[in-house]
Amino acid sequence: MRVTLKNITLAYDQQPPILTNFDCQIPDGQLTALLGPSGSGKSTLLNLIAGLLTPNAGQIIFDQTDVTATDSRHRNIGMVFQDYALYPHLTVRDNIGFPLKMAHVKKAARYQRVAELAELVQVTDQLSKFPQELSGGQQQRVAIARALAKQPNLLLLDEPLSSLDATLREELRGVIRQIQRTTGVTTVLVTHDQEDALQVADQIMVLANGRLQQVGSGGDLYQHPTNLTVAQFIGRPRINVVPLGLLPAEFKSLLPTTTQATTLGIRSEAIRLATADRHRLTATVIQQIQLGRDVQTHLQTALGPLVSTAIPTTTATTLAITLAPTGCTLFAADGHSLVGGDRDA
Ligand SMILES: Nc1ncnc2c1ncn2[C@@H]1O[C@H](COP(=O)(O)OP(=O)(O)OP(=O)(O)O)[C@@H](O)[C@H]1O
Repeated sequence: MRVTLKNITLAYDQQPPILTNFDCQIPDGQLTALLGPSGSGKSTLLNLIAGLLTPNAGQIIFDQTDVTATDSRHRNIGMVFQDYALYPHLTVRDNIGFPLKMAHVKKAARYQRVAELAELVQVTDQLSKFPQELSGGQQQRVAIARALAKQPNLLLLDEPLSSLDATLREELRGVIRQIQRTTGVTTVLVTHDQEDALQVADQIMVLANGRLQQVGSGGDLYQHPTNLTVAQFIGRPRINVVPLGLLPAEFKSLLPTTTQATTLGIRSEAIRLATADRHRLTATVIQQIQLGRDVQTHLQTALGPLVSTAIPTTTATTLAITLAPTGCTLFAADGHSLVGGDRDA
């Protein structure tokens, strides 16, 4: 099911609006991640889609049907929150089957469906247990199965991975991806963690300051950020940002000519050891940090502090570095991105 938000304005009580004239479209049958910093309005948006909040203005449309005034219970949505919210006195079997019981589905049919869902989320061997006997990741699987029990047209996941440790988080990302692929249910995942979004989503919507900053694949957002906000939010380590005025003239010749540019964004992998006589910049090595496979090198330069992930481990205290234009993006004073470089130094 396709979800369209048209011209939505939402304010809490008498406060300034969180969303103003907000438009977006969530494509049918895909997994869309709503990614943004804390307070950017992600949960607000999800609650509007779920019908838990009513907009002050605008329309919410499911396929061709305007559901703005439709009660949440009649929107055929499955929802999962950060805190599993399972019923502690019910077994896993009865938790998953609870929505079906409420819908007066007969026991045999109910247990059949529970068995299918348990298999889908891989908790078949846990059906007789109570929630407190499960790990956080298992509880979240049960919550997802319960949300899918009534075959919703839309699955809304609000930070479902936030309470999990790194290993379980990684595991559940895979489960969510696989469930969505298997069922084909249109899914919206709210997260503030780009790793979640990058690993799980078909498309990512970046929300910041109540605005949809950019919609695209992880690759699009990383390589072609629409503005500095997206460029700084996507990618670890953060993109290096330097005033263009500090860049030596010979480097400027490597970049596209534009008079509007005021700021240069340089991805960490674009800061490399210089091998040629030209396009060299002296850098003092502040520290090198081994992060698994990668080495992060913190440098001090005439451009200011820079972080590189393309410099091998070294004992040198001073290096000659260069910039690969492919990892550089120019930004205008208002933050919008201009063209990126396309030639290597
Ligand atoms: N019930 C409420 N009453 C008043 N203001 C609220 C309410 N809920 C959220 N807000 C405000 O709306 C803004 C957006 O909140 P929202 O929870 O949608 O953001 P978020 O991106 O989901 O953040 P987080 O990742 O921290 O959950 C915040 O400034 C928040 O303080």
